[in-house]
Amino acid sequence: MNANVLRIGTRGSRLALWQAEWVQSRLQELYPELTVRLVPISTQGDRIQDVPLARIGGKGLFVKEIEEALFDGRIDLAVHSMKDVPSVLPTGLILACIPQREDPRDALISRNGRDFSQLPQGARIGTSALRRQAQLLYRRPDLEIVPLRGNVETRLRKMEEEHLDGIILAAAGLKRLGLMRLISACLPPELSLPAIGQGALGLECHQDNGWVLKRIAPLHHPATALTVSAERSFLRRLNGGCQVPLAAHGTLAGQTLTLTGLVAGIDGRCLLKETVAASLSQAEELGVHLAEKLLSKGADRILAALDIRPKPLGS
Ligand SMILES: NCc1[nH]cc(CCC(=O)O)c1CC(=O)O
Repeated sequence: MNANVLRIGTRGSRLALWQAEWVQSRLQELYPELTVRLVPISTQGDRIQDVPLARIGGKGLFVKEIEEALFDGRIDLAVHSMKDVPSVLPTGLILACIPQREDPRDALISRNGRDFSQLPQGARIGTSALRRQAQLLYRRPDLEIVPLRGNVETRLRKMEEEHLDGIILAAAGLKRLGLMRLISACLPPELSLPAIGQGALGLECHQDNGWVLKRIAPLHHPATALTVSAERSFLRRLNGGCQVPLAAHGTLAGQTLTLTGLVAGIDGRCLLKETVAASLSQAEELGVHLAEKLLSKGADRILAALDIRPKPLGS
């Protein structure tokens, strides 16, 4: 490691590079004497583009190879989209910094700029996220959900090639890529509750790398970190991943943290949603409380049907 060079590991997609470049620019502004380099790293999630993630399974499809580069010293810092980071990190690594969140909502890009309510009967909507699929079908069981993988540009191209009526992507990704003009409607959380950590970035490094920890500290946004912590605690308690339609989103008002969570069947026929609130200092406990509230109301049966076993505390 060179004391004046900081190497950032990132996926190679345009969105991931934009995110890493944003961190690079902030660090160069803060430390003009520092050289910050980007190290693009291919991940399994990037390489396997033709299969829905739920079928590939496994955790950390978009982070594993980048964490390996942290362990073997090829990089000093990893920049991730928080929604792609599993709820449990490898021992020795920490999410040391979570910058301010971008718009967490899902966005609809539709033919003729139609809003969700204006989608025609039987409209064909592209997404591979089971969370999005379940919530759309819950509201509109007539829709045909078409699996759609790949980076943002690929999904936009497939919308035309496959003559889809619309596609669903994260508003954050579209905003960062300067594609807001394509958005037909941002979906309210009541209609499409965001993915855990959606819109937030996570900066991961060795827990004992004081040199990096000190430099990235000014980028940390405590309010975002609190909401993401509660959302991830919910995910961890349910032992969820991309194979199950889970969603959660936290918001802050004054000293109160409010967390809404959802567990649904893939076809959207059953969907459980609850909202809980607590003081800011209870973020982790709030996520567990919400998960257990949903389990007690039947989420355990939904998860069992998907062969997901929630993790009791301390396990
Ligand atoms: N692997 C997909 C992914 N991971 C993060 C984002 C959006 C950016 C974010 O949530 O910060 C996306 C694209 C999407 O969901 O449309």
